[in-house]
Amino acid sequence: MKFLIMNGAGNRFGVFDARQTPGFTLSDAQTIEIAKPGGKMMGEKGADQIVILRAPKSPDADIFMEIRNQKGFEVDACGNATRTTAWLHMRDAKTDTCVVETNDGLLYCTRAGEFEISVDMGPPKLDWAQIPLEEPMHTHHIDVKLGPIDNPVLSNPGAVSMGNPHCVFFVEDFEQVKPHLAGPMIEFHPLFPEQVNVGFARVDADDRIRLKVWERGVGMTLACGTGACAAVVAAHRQKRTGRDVTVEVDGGTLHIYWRESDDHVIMTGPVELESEGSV
Ligand SMILES: N[C@@H](CCC[C@H](N)C(=O)O)C(=O)O
Repeated sequence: MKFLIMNGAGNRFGVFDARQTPGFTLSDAQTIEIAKPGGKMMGEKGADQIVILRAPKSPDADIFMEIRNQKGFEVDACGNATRTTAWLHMRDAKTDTCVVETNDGLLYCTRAGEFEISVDMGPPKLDWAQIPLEEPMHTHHIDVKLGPIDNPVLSNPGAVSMGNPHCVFFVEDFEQVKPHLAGPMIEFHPLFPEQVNVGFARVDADDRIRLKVWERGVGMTLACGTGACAAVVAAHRQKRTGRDVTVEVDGGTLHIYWRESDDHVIMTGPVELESEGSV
């Protein structure tokens, strides 16, 4: 089977191309072993997610993408892996468009450059039950307290689902907040029954955000595509930015546009193929 290492703005993936091998599956334990930093397959950096490419179930899709976090469990969305998957299909099929199927539905992708892909991520889900949250509340500003730790610089985050749950804090200074310490406390906060990806966004201008994300089931990553979409949606809802925003992450730059006409979020960003071989 083909095995590739790819990344989207530094968000790193081990990719099994199982389109010709429909019986191929990975258990949580096998995924952890493959993805762990320092392991045999992914080397020192490890993989943030393991992606299994399959033949699509929908007649309208070109390819199905199964996504597993570094900690083993399966999830329904990954923005950066959608771009890498679409790029691979476009390269192999020699096209400039691709429909990627995930557990959450179909994602329409177009080529924006040689190593640049745009994905229509669809509309954000903003109802408390869709995120999901444990109890009814408005998701513009949610009330999440860090238990015994009272950190006044962490308040009024927005909650957004982009097919996966996100909680986005707006901060002025990453040093003060320490995302790697605050992230895990919020990931497992009882307000989020399915846990949550935690974004820390510094708004630098109406069209510019600097973002760090503690990913559910991983930890700090160099980029999170759905996290960037969620940050722009949350920022615009709190009147902090416009709808068309450049999001700088540790591994690169993503461009996010929350289109008013149909409520869809369009994400554009880079793709890198690090290696391609077989296992
Ligand atoms: N890296 C991703 C998100 C991957 C899944 C996430 N950790 C979750 O548990 O929902 C992205 O680029 O969106």
